[in-house]
Amino acid sequence: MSEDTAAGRHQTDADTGRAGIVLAGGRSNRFPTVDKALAPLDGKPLLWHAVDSVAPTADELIVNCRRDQREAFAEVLSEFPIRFAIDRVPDRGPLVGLRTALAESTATYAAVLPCDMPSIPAAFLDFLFTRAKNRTGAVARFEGRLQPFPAVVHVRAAAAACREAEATGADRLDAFISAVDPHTLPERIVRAHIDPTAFRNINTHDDLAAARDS
Ligand SMILES: Nc1nc2c(ncn2[C@@H]2O[C@H](COP(=O)(O)OP(=O)(O)OP(=O)(O)O)[C@@H](O)[C@H]2O)c(=O)[nH]1
Ligand SMILES: [Mg+2]
Repeated sequence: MSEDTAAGRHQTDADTGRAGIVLAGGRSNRFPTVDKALAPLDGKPLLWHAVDSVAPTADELIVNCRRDQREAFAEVLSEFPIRFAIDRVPDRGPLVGLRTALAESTATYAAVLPCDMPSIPAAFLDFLFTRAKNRTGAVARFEGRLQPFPAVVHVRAAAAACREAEATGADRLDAFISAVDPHTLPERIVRAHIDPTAFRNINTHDDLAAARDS
């Protein structure tokens, strides 16, 4: 199910075969009283930062969320040519949200990031796209483990991996990554290309305060 919105200054004209998918359909339970996607950092909502990271390197921008979030998100993202992939049934988890977004994509590869990673440089996503070429995807190893986000995935391979992972009872994001079987960037390469704070993930008000202070 897709809903188009107006495009703005980030209208792209090249067909890169690349999509940017931002997952934002969560309930922010660890971030009480507001939707963390709309919480401001440096004057812009976290969701805006995530979309801004991927906009320079993709020509199709998809935000996955619940129907009740759409209006507020469209407002803060009005400068981007966003397509919304709305959850048919809310609260089924990020993997179901991802599958909904992938189904909307006409690209070959997609960069996937959550709304709460505001500090990923566009150049790093570009690097992941480059490494994913001719493979099913590329992810980074950081702090000793494979990071599910940001990931660049082959859209069709990832849709199949979502279905496979949804059928498992284990941690479904980890099951998804192993089903995609992406290229893994070794930690030393990741650290050479990106500041460690870029991987920060805002789950709580304290996390946001720390990001504001740095
Ligand atoms: N579509 C969809 N996206 C989700 C769902 N749960 C989490 N997400 C998204 O997945 C990403 C990672 O999830 P979390 O960091 O746990 O975010 P969250 O679930 O909103 O926050 P908590 O309630 O504190 O766990 C975020 O971008 C969320 O918006 C869901 O049920 N549906
Ligand atoms: Mg959650």
